[in-house]
Amino acid sequence: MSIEALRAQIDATDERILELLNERATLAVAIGHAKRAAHAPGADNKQGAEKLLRDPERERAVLDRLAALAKGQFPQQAVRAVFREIMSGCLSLEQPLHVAFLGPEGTFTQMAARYLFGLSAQYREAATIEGVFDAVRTGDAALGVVAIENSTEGSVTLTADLLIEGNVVVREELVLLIEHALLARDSVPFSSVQRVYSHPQALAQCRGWLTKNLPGAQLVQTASTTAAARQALLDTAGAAVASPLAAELHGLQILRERIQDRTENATRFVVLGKEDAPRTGRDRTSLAFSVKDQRGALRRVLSAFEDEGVNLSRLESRPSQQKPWDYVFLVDLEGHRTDETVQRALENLRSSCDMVKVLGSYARRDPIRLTSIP
Ligand SMILES: O=C(O)C(=O)C[C@]1(C(=O)O)C=C[C@@H](O)C=C1
Repeated sequence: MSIEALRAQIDATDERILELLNERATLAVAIGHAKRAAHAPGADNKQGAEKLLRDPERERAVLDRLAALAKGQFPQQAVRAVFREIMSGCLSLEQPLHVAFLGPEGTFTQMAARYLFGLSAQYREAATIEGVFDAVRTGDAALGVVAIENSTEGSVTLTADLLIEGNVVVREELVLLIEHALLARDSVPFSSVQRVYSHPQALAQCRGWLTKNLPGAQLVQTASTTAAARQALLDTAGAAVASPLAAELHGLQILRERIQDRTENATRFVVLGKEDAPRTGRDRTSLAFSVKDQRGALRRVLSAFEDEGVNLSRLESRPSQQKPWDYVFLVDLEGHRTDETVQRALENLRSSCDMVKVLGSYARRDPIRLTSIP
């Protein structure tokens, strides 16, 4: 068959797809009406609308079901990406979703936000982590996306501190396996790189590689990997550590790929909201507590979890910000705060602690490797 004839068939197929998309959109709008009718109050503010209409568990179930069904020619990963956008578009018809993220554009946080909410969400770029918290706290955005920990570098301490302050809780998580690349202007060969720009976390994640491969280069800290890419564009002897996506966005060349010291370099992002998520049966809960100044208090706290068979996936301490050498402990545990075992462990915890704060319960997610914005 000629190319023209094949293209005519593609055109006809596209029209059928479009028709089906419109059919699907009509159904989603009807679901939106039904949800509003069931929970009338709160539907007209941004926070209320998100709480009411968006259903991340349903979205995940739709994607998993279709990916499992995808046995034809069309690539399975592409099925997920296409339906991610279809649902993002359908939700935008039910109610626009306002999402704040730690900018600027092109950062891994933006990639995380786009992965979760698609291109039809309305994004607010915040310049600082506090800015993301404020947007959610004031209701300017229903949700906010920030990084909370990295498998090489540890906690993003500001996120933890702001969560402890309160008002905003964690309602979703996303673990991205992150790959860094060395990017430079077209005319800059690897041998002439004298400066390497990046965010301190990204530089730290590539420290070993940089010491070995660019021992003489000056490391210059920037506010984000995007700011680093912009600097590299201006510097004829400079390069940036950033995502391969940033190369595309900024017109840089990739000098070296996968330069992070650990092949499994993962960053965990959290979605902030005013309320946490309902129980799914495969949940995680983040907690902060400070133990009483008594011998054995921390041990008693840990046995409160063990006695109830509650698994801890993270335990770390932060200075309390109240008095010197006073600590707040941050814990992630497997389970939802409404689970009986978790509730009993929390009750026991309260007797050995000055402060116990639930920072949110949310569905656990498997790590995801992103090669481009899906
Ligand atoms: O099933 C729903 O609850 C819908 O609102 C429809 C739909 C979809 O497009 O499939 C849209 C938004 C929700 O987050 C989940 C799914």
